[in-house]
Amino acid sequence: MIKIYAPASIGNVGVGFDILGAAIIPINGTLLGDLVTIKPSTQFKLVNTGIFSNKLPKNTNQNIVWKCWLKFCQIIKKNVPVSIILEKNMPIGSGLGSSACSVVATLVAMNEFCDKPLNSKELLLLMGEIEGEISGSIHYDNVAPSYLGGLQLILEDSEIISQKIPNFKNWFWVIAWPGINVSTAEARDILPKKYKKEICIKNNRYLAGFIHASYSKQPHLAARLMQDFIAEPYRIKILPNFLEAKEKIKKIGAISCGISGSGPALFAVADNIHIAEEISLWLRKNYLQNNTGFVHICFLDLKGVRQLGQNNETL
Ligand SMILES: Nc1ncnc2c1ncn2[C@@H]1O[C@H](COP(=O)(O)OP(=O)(O)OP(=O)(O)O)[C@@H](O)[C@H]1O
Ligand SMILES: N[C@@H](CCO)C(=O)O
Repeated sequence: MIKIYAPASIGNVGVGFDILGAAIIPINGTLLGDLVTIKPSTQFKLVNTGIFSNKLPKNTNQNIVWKCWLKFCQIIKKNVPVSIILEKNMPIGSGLGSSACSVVATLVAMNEFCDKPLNSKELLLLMGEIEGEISGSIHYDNVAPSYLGGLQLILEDSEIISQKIPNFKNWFWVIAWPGINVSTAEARDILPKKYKKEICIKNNRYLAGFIHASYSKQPHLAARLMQDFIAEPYRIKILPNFLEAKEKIKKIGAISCGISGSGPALFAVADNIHIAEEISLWLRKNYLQNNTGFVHICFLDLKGVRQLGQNNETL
């Protein structure tokens, strides 16, 4: 039996649309992500469990887990009959990389189960391809951090797809999912096809500055540069409470705040736990729209995907 956990992630950390993504884990150690368990079987079987399993497509052939299994078998040119349990803990269309969690956990579990026929680059390419089929275009900023951990800079170079960049150890990442869903494909569709030269230059300057500040250990500069000129100005119309919440969170003391992925989740960064707790409390009272919504104070999850034992301890 192989049991794999893939963590939730924030795609775009304010700055770095489709280029920066961060894996996260609640500071209390709760697992925030999907779990996939694979056992040998005589034919393919998929059982969905977990709090958000009722939101998955009813038809197995529409579950990403099935698509991952099929593609994996096609690539290794072998039919591998398995029984899969998907523990769907991440809400779909949340902005926290829910599909990426399922994709990463399934492909890593299949690869382990088959004694690693694919190397990490081949796996990551496949993860990006499957994410692209769901959201309309390939973007690695959820699958790469969920797979590799930490804050990932997507390079898509001929040799290297993504690399980890340094993070600030005293940063608390508060995430809030209001309990409603936004389709990633739709939130990508509303973005302009073309941007003005000045916006491209500004975006490049902020992204380059953020990477520089991360390497030269300047947290306040890094936080000031976490600004999104590509997606946020267009997505706020589908996230009516976001700007008001951002203003309030900044007043409480967040050093940065933005839309997580394509929303509706948001993230805020605080450099001390007391401010993080105050932000978390405010979000719980004011940003959640129903009792399925949640708020977590997180660290970056530096490990990424991992194998778990029977009792969910990391192996
Ligand atoms: N195992 C799965 N996990 C998540 N989505 C799935 C899964 N299987 C099928 N789907 C479908 O894939 C689509 C994913 O939509 P979308 O890209 O908006 O969600 P997401 O990746 O969960 O979003 P986000 O990155 O914002 O968390 C939905 O139509 C959903 O029903
Ligand atoms: N970079 C992607 C992340 C989606 O979760 C977007 O913002 O559309």
